[in-house]
Amino acid sequence: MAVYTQVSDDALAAYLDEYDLGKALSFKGIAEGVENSNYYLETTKGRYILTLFEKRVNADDLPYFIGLKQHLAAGGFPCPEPIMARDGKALRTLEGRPAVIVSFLDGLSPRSPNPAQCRGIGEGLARMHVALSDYDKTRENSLGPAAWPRLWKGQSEQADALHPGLSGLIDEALADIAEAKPQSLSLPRGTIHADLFPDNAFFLGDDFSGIIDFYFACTDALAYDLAICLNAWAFEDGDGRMAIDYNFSKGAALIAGYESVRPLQPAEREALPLLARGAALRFFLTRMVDWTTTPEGALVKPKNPLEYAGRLAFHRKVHTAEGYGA
Ligand SMILES: Nc1ncnc2c1ncn2[C@@H]1O[C@H](COP(=O)(O)OP(=O)(O)O)[C@@H](O)[C@H]1O
Ligand SMILES: N[C@@H](CCOP(=O)(O)O)C(=O)O
Repeated sequence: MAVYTQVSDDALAAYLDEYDLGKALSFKGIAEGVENSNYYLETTKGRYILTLFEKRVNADDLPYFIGLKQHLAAGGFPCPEPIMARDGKALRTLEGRPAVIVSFLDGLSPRSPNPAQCRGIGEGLARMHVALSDYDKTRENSLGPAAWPRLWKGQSEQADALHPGLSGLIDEALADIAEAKPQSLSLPRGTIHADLFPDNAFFLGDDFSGIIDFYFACTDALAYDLAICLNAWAFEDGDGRMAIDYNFSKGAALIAGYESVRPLQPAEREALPLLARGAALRFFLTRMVDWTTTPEGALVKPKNPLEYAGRLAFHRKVHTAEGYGA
């Protein structure tokens, strides 16, 4: 349940007084999500999402995230559009937290995406990259390779307890990536979503209808975003185990969808296996940290890291983009 901060009726009424959104008709906490408190808000003017930013989002980054959504929405890309209050500001304070109201997006997040939806997200991702090519704000990827050794520190024992021998796989993968230095490859860079998992994408049937949750967005290699999507969309659900079931049709559809809008350059194709390893490692590590630090009985259940260790093991055997169906 991702409602960490409660909003009183009086605080909501005072907050809405700053906007031209009419009167509240409905206001409900949203169970999905991990990072922030989200509320569904319906007013006499329409449907919205009210987000209160919690501790893991750095308040200094909020203008970057809000500007990014404004840029996308102004270009007609389907994403939540920040709503400005009467003073022209979208970012305000509610119950002592930074808060924003954004437009409501229609659609459902697929639990187990099919190849048509994988193609749709590939196209959507490339459209997003193109739409953000002239977004002029930048943000460093705070969860890039430089952060991984710090995330891994002190986790070996717990990793081996989850799966015997796991720490060896992670040590080797970290060493390989440090040697390959993905950051120094000259790949096209731009604004990436960096967390485009199925729960952050909406579809109406098989038709892509939009992207949400830009709070990991940053400036990085565009192909790294595609590598993240391959990890998140093209493997069968591991059910918390280290199972490795790469679905070639889904991966091929995702890449084909991406390339129908923005063809990959030869250097990006060549780097895809390395980027896919990095992406698997990044999500394994953050899940591992959450797994070992989240107290029992906490509001949000941590996600199992093992699935991403399985994906990492798969990527270590893939050496060409063709191996993913490209
Ligand atoms: N603009 C939106 N339109 C419709 N639903 C939304 C919107 N933003 C968020 N949601 C709903 O809120 C849930 C949590 O949002 P999300 O941004 O993923 O939270 P968190 O950043 O805390 O992980 C989503 O799964 C979705 O159900
Ligand atoms: N996608 C990440 C966790 C971040 O959660 P989100 O709800 O903010 O997308 C993972 O699966 O590890």
